[in-house]
Amino acid sequence: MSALRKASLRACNVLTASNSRMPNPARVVSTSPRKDQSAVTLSFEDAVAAKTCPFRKPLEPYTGAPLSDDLSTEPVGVQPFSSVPGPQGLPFVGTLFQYFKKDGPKFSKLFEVQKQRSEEFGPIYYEQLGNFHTVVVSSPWEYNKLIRAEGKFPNRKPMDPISHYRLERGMGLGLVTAQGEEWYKQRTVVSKKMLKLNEVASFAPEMAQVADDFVTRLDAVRDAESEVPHLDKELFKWAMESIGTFLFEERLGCLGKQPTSVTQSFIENLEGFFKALQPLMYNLPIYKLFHTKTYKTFEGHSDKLFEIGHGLVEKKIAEMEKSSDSKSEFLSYLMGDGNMNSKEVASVAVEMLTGAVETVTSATTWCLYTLAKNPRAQQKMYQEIREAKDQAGGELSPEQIAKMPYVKAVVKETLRKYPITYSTSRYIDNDLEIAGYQIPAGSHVQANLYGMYHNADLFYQPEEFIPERWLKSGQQMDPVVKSLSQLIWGHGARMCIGRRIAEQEMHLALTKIVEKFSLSYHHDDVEPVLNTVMTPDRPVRICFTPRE
Ligand code: HEM
Repeated sequence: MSALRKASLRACNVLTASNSRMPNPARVVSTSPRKDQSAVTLSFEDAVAAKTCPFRKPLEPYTGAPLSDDLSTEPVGVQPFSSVPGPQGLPFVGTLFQYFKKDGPKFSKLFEVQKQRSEEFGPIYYEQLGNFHTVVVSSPWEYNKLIRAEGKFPNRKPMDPISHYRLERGMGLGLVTAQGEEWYKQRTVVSKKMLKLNEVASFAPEMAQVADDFVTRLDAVRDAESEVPHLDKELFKWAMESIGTFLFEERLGCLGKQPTSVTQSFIENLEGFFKALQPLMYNLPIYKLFHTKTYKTFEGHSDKLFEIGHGLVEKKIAEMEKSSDSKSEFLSYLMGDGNMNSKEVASVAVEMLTGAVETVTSATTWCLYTLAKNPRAQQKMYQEIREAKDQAGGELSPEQIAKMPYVKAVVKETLRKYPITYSTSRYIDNDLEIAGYQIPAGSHVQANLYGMYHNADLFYQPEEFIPERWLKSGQQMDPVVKSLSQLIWGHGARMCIGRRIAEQEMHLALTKIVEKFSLSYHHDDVEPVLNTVMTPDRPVRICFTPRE
């Protein structure tokens, strides 16, 4: 055995022994500030892996404490959790106060913070933000270990303010915030309707009609410069109308000349809800002791959203009871399944409404923005549409639209550049070795999606918009890197349940918009910020010029 490898094994033993000082990892993560132990060597295997993985630390000589001679028991090359590098923080609050400094990191730019920290600390780092402890992983190969180890009831960082609100109001937790058996029961029921391709595809004709109406509306509301004032609000209306066809199988009237006051109120409150949620998620949860100003704002918006959502659900249920002409397969199915009571059904339906509108609006905004800024890609997409229409000999059916590779690549590439869910995460059920460190069960581990998507070692010219990279005919990509595009929807048993609906809505609307308009952008670049999901920092003003 080489001297270097022996030293590595010894180092490992010393460090693993120090693990005994850590709290029981069952559901607890160390609260003590970490010490920098970057001088400790990585194993021989790591050194070999460093040749293939761009994130691996290079081998360094051991300069730590004197070494024990007992080499027999511990796993080779795995360092303890306490050695995971990361930013230095204060006891109890970690780095939280840095986020309140004028020139400190910003919650609204957490994706940038994670990217910078991964450049500083490598493929894995640890950070304590108030009472939130997290391990951030920036290597797709290392995060895959977590995906492979996922159990039956995956848990991610709960949206505590939402759970707190729902519990205070005596509501069901809903899919997003429920955990364990409670989550599993709901998920098993709902996924049968929402994740099956043929189920979702059966709503495509109605969604296509909504997309057509949206194009007509965009044309009608263009100003003298051909820009659409308040494009974000228009997209909100389309997204709400579109999900309405699935949830209630009726038109909500959002795209009419005079959207109803209910629609208007829903949209305004939804925006306020997500804006208030972002700081509440990361600040100390003082709102659990007394209702802070931000929490009261959040609570006000939540009340309104639930009032409107419940109103829509109750109205629909009453109509269905009165007349067989009124139907909603989704609601009937949930109620008929027998596994959910009416409170849970309403809770899930309202959650779908809120979950669907903000996400799809933001993602579609970024798609229109990237297309407007990239005429070459836009032209290619237009050509694909024209050719498909010529082949079809007329209008494209929703099934034909769902198959257009370039349209899909545009969406993937946009969400790579602007990952609206900039990170995906889990609390791990069992101890797990990640990037050479032993991460205890109960730790929160997240994938630094934005950092990976913008890493030049993973993506050729990451700041450029190149949809071709996702095409079969495109550049060869490592399969693990390629699969990163899926992570925007999360992973495993708990991945986004609205994915198929979202993709269908977006493919339909983008195809119809690009077929009708040439998009262009004539202003300063917008910047991404987090309002829970990643949105542009100001309204996006795109020119929609009708094609001849
Ligand atoms: C571009 C649009 C969207 C993106 C990028 C997105 C992304 C995500 C992600 C990353 C998660 C967490 C998954 C995980 O932890 O593995 C999630 C969960 C969820 N999403 Fe979406 N989503 C989108 C649209 C939608 C739509 C349209 C709906 C509803 C129709 C929806 C409903 C949900 C629900 C209910 C969950 C919680 C699922 C669970 O915990 O079982 N999402 N979404």
